[in-house]
Amino acid sequence: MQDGVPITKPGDEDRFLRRVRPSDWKNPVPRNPYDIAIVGAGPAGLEAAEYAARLGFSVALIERNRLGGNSLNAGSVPSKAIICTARVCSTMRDAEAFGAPIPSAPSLDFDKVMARMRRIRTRISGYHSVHELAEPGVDIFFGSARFESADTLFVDDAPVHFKKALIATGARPGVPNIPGLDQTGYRTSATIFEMAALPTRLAIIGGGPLGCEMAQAFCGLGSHVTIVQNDPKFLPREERDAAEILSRSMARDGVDIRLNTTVVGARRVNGIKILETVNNDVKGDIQADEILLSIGRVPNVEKLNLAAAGVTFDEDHGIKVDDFLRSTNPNVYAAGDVCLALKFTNAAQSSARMAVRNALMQAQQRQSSLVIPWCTYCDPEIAHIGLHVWEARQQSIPIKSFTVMMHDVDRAITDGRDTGFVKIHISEGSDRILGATIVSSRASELINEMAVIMSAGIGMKALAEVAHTYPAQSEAILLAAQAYTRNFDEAAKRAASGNADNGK
Ligand SMILES: Cc1cc2nc3c(=O)[nH]c(=O)nc-3n(C[C@H](O)[C@H](O)[C@H](O)COP(=O)(O)OP(=O)(O)OC[C@H]3O[C@@H](n4cnc5c(N)ncnc54)[C@H](O)[C@@H]3O)c2cc1C
Ligand SMILES: NC(=O)c1ccc[n+]([C@@H]2O[C@H](COP(=O)([O-])OP(=O)(O)OC[C@H]3O[C@@H](n4cnc5c(N)ncnc54)[C@H](O)[C@@H]3O)[C@@H](O)[C@H]2O)c1
Repeated sequence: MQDGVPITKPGDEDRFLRRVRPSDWKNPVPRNPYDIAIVGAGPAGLEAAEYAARLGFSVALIERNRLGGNSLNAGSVPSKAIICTARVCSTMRDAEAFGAPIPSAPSLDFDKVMARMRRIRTRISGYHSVHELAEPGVDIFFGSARFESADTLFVDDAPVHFKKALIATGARPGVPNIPGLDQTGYRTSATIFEMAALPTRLAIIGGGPLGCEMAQAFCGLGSHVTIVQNDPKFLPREERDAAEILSRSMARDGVDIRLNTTVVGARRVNGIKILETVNNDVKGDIQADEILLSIGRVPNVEKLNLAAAGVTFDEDHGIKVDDFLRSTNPNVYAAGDVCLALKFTNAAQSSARMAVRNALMQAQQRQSSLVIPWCTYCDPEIAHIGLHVWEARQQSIPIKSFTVMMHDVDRAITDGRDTGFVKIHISEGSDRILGATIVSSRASELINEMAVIMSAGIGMKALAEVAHTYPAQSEAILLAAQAYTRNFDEAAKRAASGNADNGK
């Protein structure tokens, strides 16, 4: 096991493993020195390798486990496949409200749910397989990489010399120091997708994106879920009203919510796992068959012998990089979870392309210029891009928000999916968009409209004139822009009538 992911699996996963870690793989003889050596083949490493190779550079890609990294093997892909099944279950349960009652309560075949998830993983693995990478000429080395010097890595015993290197070793689940947890046993994102049976009772520690997504998904599949969060609200990175909608939605689904609660111990009694909790000095117990830890991720930096390359790092925050993604060794760059605060697949990919351009093409692109949208795939989905109100205040940027409630959007009403809002933040005194939060079904898609708008520098006035399909959830974005123009027109009218009054 590496990064908590088993390396082999019998039978039906053969095709998957042939793509992401063939058992008979022989590492190539190194074509030293490489223009770029990339450590880690998750979204960041794969993106960098394919991009650099297609530009004509010689590339060595080193992976100690499977191609695809966390995202494909134990992250975005398996979690979204499970969430999709949970939504089907929830839709069936709600069917009566749509005038289509189903004859009996839906049943669940957990083996088939997991088999579907594995089939999806196999299908998606085809896009970044060893064969796909061979086509543009990437040399793939399977094995653990460690630095020997400022321009040399070792993969097991083979030296790989490089002109530039990119560290893209990602992160792994953090494990808190809770007395007794080792004895009860627990799962993390690395092992939850290997479960053989649906747990009757699932206790989740941590209410960030991972904890919230899994709480609602397993509740939808039929587990009794309790979620413990040591903060007064879920998703601390999101705006309060967004997190509150999520709390209400999880409570309605039947998730047992323990906010502001700390797990102080764990024990096992008659095979049952028990979490000992404290909330405002009141002690409590939570009984479970499985425990999921989702308290954040820690960067993979420790086995790389970074000191030999002159690369400075921090065990909590990862590789220290400047705004150009360059480490303290000017020939070594980093991208993705190993160095970024925003730990998302799209951030890993965008930072990797930027690092390649900076390292190999003398570009001077700044990571602070990246505009990364993200989404937590709960029901409703919670998506964000750009500045939050509190960040604008911290930076002394005057900000004004325009909000449209989804219950005022026709498509949300017809679909019975009218919980949530679209909130667009603009720079006060102009129509420049600084950020947006969207809480709705398919917010993950709506936020991408905001990403295009912000990247193209389109302001609220122009946006208000863009025809959208009717009816559509994205009409909420149009309505927010039209609210801005109404506001603007009224202010102009008031100013004009003030001038006229003054002229009397
Ligand atoms: C359950 C879950 C769900 C998620 N869902 C989403 C989502 O919906 N959307 C989203 O945008 N993000 C999501 N994420 C986050 C996303 O998975 C990560 O941000 C992304 O995988 C980071 O990519 P990366 O390439 O930086 O690192 P990783 O994917 O972690 O890849 C790093 C690779 O480096 C390898 N490696 C490490 N050390 C060495 C070494 N010494 N030598 C060789 N190889 C090494 C590892 O084996 C690994 O393959 C989710 C995460 C989790 C846990
Ligand atoms: N949809 C997505 O994009 C998605 C989904 C899942 C995970 N991820 C990524 O994976 C990473 C890991 O996700 P995560 O949710 O584990 O991490 P996180 O750091 O985002 O959230 C962890 C949560 O756990 C809480 N917490 C920490 N210690 C605790 C303790 N001892 N007891 C109770 N609560 C505790 C924190 O308050 C926080 O809310 C994140 O960086 C996230 O970006 C992304």
